[in-house]
Amino acid sequence: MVKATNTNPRMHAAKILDRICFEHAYSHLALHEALRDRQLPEKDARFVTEVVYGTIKRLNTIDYILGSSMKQPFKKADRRVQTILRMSAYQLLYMDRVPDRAAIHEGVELAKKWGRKGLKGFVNGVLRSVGRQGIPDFTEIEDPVKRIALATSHPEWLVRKWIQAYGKENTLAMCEANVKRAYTMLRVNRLKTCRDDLQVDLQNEGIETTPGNLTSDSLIVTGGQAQKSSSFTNGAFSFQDESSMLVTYALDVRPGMNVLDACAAPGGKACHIAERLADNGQVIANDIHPHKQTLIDEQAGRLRLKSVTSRTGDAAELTNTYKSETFDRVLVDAPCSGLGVVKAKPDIKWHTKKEEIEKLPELQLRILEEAARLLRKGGILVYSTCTVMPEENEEVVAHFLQKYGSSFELDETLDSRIGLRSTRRGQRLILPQQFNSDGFYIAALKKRDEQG
Ligand SMILES: C[S@@+](CC[C@H](N)C(=O)[O-])C[C@H]1O[C@@H](n2cnc3c(N)ncnc32)[C@H](O)[C@@H]1O
Repeated sequence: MVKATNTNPRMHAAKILDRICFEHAYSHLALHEALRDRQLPEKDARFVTEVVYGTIKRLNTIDYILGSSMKQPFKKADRRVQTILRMSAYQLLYMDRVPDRAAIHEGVELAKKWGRKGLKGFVNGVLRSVGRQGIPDFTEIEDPVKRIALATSHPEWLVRKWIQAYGKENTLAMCEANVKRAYTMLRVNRLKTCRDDLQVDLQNEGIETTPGNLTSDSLIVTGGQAQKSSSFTNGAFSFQDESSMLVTYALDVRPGMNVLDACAAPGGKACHIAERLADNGQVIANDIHPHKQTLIDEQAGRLRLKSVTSRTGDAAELTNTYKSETFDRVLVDAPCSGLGVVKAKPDIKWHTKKEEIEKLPELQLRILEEAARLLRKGGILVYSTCTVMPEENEEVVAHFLQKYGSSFELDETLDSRIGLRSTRRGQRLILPQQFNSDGFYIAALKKRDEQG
């Protein structure tokens, strides 16, 4: 239901942030729901989005500065007051176009209306101190884990792991990229239009775009709301990050093929595969969650794709349904920690627990093993994730090959298909600082024709 509203955008931002920080709501979903349910003018919607994402992106740094501006520990403060202080501090420290006076005044007003009236003096005092202090010079901190974690707002355990995997310089660059703006990217539906024509059509609807960095099918949105365009309704494009588009090229699909997408919802890659098949062939789009089947159907319906068949099922049990060696191509776009998409979904870095990541490789390997049985000899199996954790990527593939190296090999021709040099044989890791895209991992495995 659409509720007309005249409420202050900062009040909306505060309520959304409160849900993300204290109820573990996903940032993109909480924002999407709140903006959908209220008819905010576009300018206000942009402001709310920036304050919410910006505050979550910079949470560590903001909490540190707030803590050093208060006598008691920051996290002992009243829940709503914490939220008001965090978002007001974000405006003071990172939003040049908001004058300090306005950020402090609005914070105090919010404390009166939504926080605790009696604490307005406290909010005023803390915010004034934050304004005076500014962002400290973190380069003084000797320990690189603490320094990077505080300067770029990431949890220390994650920075430590990334330093172990990629070294200090890459980790710093990755963390800095994660707090930058995430761009919205589009994938042209080649069955309907070409990139140049789509760009013109979008421009005619007030949407500015620029060609993507990684594929000839992608556009980066630089202005306007592409979601509301008639090109979107008509199926001329889909929203998809460029790194995800590479997965379909890695699969090397051809018209007439029978393809399995084992973990398919919401259907972005399944629909891209169908487009590359020229809608001639079959894509079985499987996902474990029944409610997500609708998402796949909706996407395929909007794109007018007939070759996508959605189904609900556990990818680790697909051999109960399909005979072995049924498919020409198999994609395992595995459930993962999502730590490559921190730029677009910043809450992931705060909500993900180290212990949760430790459980994922076992599930990923189980799905990969089962899906592999369904691939015909000579076919290609692609394993991909939107994470940059080696234990979910290269290590899963290494375990797989330890067990099945006699029937599978890494496919060296991956480079030419995705137009990028592999980081290891048949594998490509994309870090978020490299192309402005999500962090992503793709491995291409070929099933040997003859058992070696
Ligand atoms: C990375 S997402 C897939 C994104 C999708 N390929 C796309 O491009 O739109 C991983 C998906 O795996 C699904 N999933 C998790 N465990 C699964 C399982 N055991 N079997 C099948 N799907 C599973 C999740 O519901 C989630 O939708």
